[in-house]
Order: sequence, then structure tokens, then C-alpha cells
Amino acid sequence: MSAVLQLDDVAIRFGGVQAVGGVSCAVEAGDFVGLIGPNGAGKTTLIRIIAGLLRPDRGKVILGGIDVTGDPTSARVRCGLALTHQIVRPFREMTVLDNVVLAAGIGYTSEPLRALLHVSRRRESERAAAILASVGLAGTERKLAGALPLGQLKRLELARALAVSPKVVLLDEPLAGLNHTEASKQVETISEVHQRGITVVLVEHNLEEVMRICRRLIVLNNGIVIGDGEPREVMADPVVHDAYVGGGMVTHAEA
Ligand SMILES: Nc1ncnc2c1ncn2[C@@H]1O[C@H](COP(=O)(O)OP(=O)(O)OP(=O)(O)O)[C@@H](O)[C@H]1O
Repeated sequence: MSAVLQLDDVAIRFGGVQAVGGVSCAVEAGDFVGLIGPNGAGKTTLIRIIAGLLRPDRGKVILGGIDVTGDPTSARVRCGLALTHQIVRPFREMTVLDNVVLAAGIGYTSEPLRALLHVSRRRESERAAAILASVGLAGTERKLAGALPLGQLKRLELARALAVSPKVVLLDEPLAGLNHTEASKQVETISEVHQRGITVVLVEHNLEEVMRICRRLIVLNNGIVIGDGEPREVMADPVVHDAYVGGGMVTHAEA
């Protein structure tokens, strides 16, 4: 197997806070990785560095063997990367379908207006509708995105990520704010995405679901990796356990 994503000594500091303190790891094609850690561990910061939304102070981000550390997000998308955000960010005044069509266009160009003009409307609409159906949003195509409840908005966020035909998706808290039933459905959808051959890196606080679906856990604490490996083994490590208990977090995985 070859690494689709590699981090080499990645670090960033915000004022007095070393948010990420030298992270190195490789994610193999087809992997399903949970990136976990207590509040403030540096997970979102690391995801933002991988996506090109933050420039690290040092270190390298390598996608599919290409060093993209100095490249903008659009170039990384063209290398096969897609990202969903912790806070959902659809274009609320556009239809659900157009949100996905637009995201597909961004795979070709980094400018949103040109992205919409670039795509062949009918072909892309059909493709967007198929992607929406694959995440359980068939029938919502003509609704305004702003009218969707949170559970469906989270699915739309996933559909927008899939629209760029990614090799790797970074999912930042895709279950946050969802009730138990919605979270289970969303997990099933994410598992289906993975079964299609897409590599998944998941940041998530819902450890019960993380333990259920991830094949590998990378644990961050204070910006450094304190655990990496098979989920049950990682969670049994006293260092990882202490980081969670010290952070006041209850892990369902302990049961
Ligand atoms: N733009 C910023 N300016 C200053 N400090 C920041 C900034 N972004 C993050 N931080 C700090 O960096 C550290 C890591 O934050 P980050 O949001 O990456 O953690 P996290 O693991 O995603 O946390 P959570 O699970 O609570 O979302 C925290 O101490 C946070 O306050």
C-alpha cells in the first residue's frame, strides 16, 4: 500500500500556544483513520493545515507523493483531497442540487462563479443528484439548502465533499449536534463512502461511533501524537486514557 497522505514534522504556533507540535504520520490508501484527542488537542488545526487553510510554521504535507505544503486548497482538491467542516457551510440561498453542482465545479477551478459556468449543466445536475441519493438526500434537490435540518445539512456537506471525486476525505466532526439515530445513519453513509474505496480521516468526539467504524486511531494531545494504531489497543494505552480523563472526557469506549 502507498501513502495517500503524509505529514512530516508539521507544526504551528498561535502566539503562546503550540497548537500542533511536530506531527508525522502516513495514511495509506483505503485507510479509515479516526483523529481523536481532548478539546484543544490540535485536531481541527491539523485538518486545516492538511487542507491548505493554514500554513504550518514547519513541516511538509504530502498528497499522493506530491509535496503540497505551499499549495492553495484548490490545488490540493485537484490532488484528490476533500474536506467537510465542523460548522456546516452550504450556500443557504441556493438549492441543495446547486450546492453540489458548485462544489463539483470547484474541483476544476478555484473561483466559485467560474466553477458554476464551467460545468456542463445537465450532466453535472444528473451526477449531483446521484451523489445526493448516495448520501440519503434524494428528493431534497430543489429545496433551498438553508431550509434543511442539521442532520440533512451534514449529509449535504458530505455530498459536497464527494462532488470533487476525492481520493481522501477529511471529515471534521460529521456527527456533532446529531441525535443518536441521525448519528448512526450518518456513520452508515460514511462507511459506504469508505467501502467505495475513498480513504477517510475522521475528527470526531463521539468515541462510541469512532470505535465502531475506524480501523486506526491517531490520538493527539497538546499538539503531539500520543497514540497511533488499532483502536482497542490505542484506547487501552494508559497514556491515552490519562489524556482523556485529564481532559474530563468520558469515553464510551471504556465500557
Ligand atoms: N486561530 C487561532 N488563534 C489562536 N489560537 C488558536 C487558533 N486556532 C486554534 N487555536 C488554539 O490551538 C489549540 C488547538 O485548537 P484546535 O481547535 O485545533 O483543537 P481541537 O483538538 O480541534 O479542539 P476541539 O476538539 O475542541 O475542536 C487550542 O489551544 C486553540 O485554542
